[in-house]
Amino acid sequence: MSKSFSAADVASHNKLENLYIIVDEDVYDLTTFQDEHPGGKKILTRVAGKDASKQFWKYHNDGILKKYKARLQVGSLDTKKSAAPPTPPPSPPAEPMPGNAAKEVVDHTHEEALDPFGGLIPFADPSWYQGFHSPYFDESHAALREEIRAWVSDKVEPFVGEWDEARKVPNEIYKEMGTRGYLAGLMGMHYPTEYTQNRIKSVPPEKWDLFHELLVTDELSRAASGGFVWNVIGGFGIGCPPLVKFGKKEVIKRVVPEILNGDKRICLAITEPDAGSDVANLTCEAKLTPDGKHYIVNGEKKWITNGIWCDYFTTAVRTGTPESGMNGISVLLIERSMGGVSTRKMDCQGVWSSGTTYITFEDVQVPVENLIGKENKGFKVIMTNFNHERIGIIIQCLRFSRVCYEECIKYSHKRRTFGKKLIEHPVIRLKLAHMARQIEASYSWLESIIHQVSHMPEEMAMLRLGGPIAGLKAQATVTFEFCAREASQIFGGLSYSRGGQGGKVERLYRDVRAYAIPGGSEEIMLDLSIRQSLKVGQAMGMKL
Ligand code: HEM
Repeated sequence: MSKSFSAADVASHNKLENLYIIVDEDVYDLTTFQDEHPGGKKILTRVAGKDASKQFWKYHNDGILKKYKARLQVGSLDTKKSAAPPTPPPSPPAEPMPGNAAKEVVDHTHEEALDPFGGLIPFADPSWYQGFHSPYFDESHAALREEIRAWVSDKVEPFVGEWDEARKVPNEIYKEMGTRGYLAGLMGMHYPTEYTQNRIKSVPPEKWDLFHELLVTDELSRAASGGFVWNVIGGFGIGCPPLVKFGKKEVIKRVVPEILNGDKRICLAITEPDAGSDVANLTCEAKLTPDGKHYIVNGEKKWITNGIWCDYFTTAVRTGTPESGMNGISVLLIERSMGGVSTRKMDCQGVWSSGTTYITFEDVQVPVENLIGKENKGFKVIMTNFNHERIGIIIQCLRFSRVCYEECIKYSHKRRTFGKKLIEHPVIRLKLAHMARQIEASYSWLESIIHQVSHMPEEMAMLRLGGPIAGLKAQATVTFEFCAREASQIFGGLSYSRGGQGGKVERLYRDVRAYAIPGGSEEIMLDLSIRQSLKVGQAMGMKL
């Protein structure tokens, strides 16, 4: 790999049976690869022995090099300087603003903005990545951002397309989510050192906050695959918190360490063939045995993320009469090893690698110790969980929207139509501007909500923030749908076929509905945002 070549050396490898090319001063041996090259063999022979950087970047994005480098790179040109990472410009200290506003700024922001980070494309990352001041993020967040970005760029992003097609993410990746300590950091609470020895490299547990949690989900979502994100956090992030918050201590101690380690998997099973957002109407029943020691569970669950791979199911069941509505619902931890649990993979429009599942429970005998919360009081457990779930969905949608936007910015700087680069066409800039304004406004609302959640007791957050979070969930899914659509228009045919330069946009477009429907559909979210907020307003003495 570290071999040094002169341009003349490379030029001598210009035959079918000995074919080298140069891309960005690195030398690649394509002799055996040419037959499998999706763009064809002929096109490679035309650049054999030559610098093909320009042609390469015309047809591919940088994920391709990350994926094939280890296999195809044989060295670099002798003229190549060792690549030192570009030094970002130092950020100036905060200048106090004139007038009254100055006090506000100094009181609520850090003295200095954090160093710029990432590609520095305006709006492609949150503003604090570009050296803007923020009251929410400090050096510990910057360190975490760097840690996850490096992992996702090297080990995840280049492969998500394959995983999507295979409808599966390798087990090692999930295991790493555990050993890197990320799973333990995703429960909407303090870092649970009592249940795991795993630690996140860049942030000590005592510093962990909800903005760190936001960053884990946000940076994972840069891989541009809802299927991937749901595979690694979709079941866990909503299935585990209710158990840890409301389960019996002995059960938690027995099952949670293995889950946080990435050895066992857990999901949330609420939705049924006939009850989606209308949780109060679910019918999967749990009947207490005469000796009061077990529940016998019978019923079906549908669209359950990760179900096919799970050992544990945090399951909403009806313990009351069919008429009892939301007052007859309980939550049980059902274990696959108890028997009577069947899971079948469902074929869906999007999030292919997430393992969407149909579950059947047949006479499953569940010990009463596995009750999560109190009998017939499961509705509260479920409701408490919803805010956390919806915030996760919002973070993912906004990052996916940014990915669509970022891909468009990059592509429109290289693609030419009618004698101009796309970015030189006002109609394209208009599309980009409409994407950016929605992303930025939504993200600022998200930051403000997370700040509120961090400062409120959980029950108060459930009541006071339920409305705004529901509104922002709808805002985020509408923004995502808009950005995916506009990105697809900009990429044209490239986002209609799978893979290649428009691959991220095509995949994300397919994932849009998986965000707009579950976790509360857009319609239900918008209605709730007003109903719930008015209730809070009333309680606070709203004057009409
Ligand atoms: C390290 C060398 C190369 C590798 C690993 C590589 C790999 C690939 C892959 C995986 C694809 C499928 C689409 C995608 O995933 O982006 C592709 C498509 C393509 N490649 Fe390459 N390629 C290389 C060099 C080149 C060069 C030098 C040229 C041009 C001279 C070229 C021209 C094309 C074309 C025209 C397509 C089809 C694009 C489309 O469908 O729109 N490739 N290549």
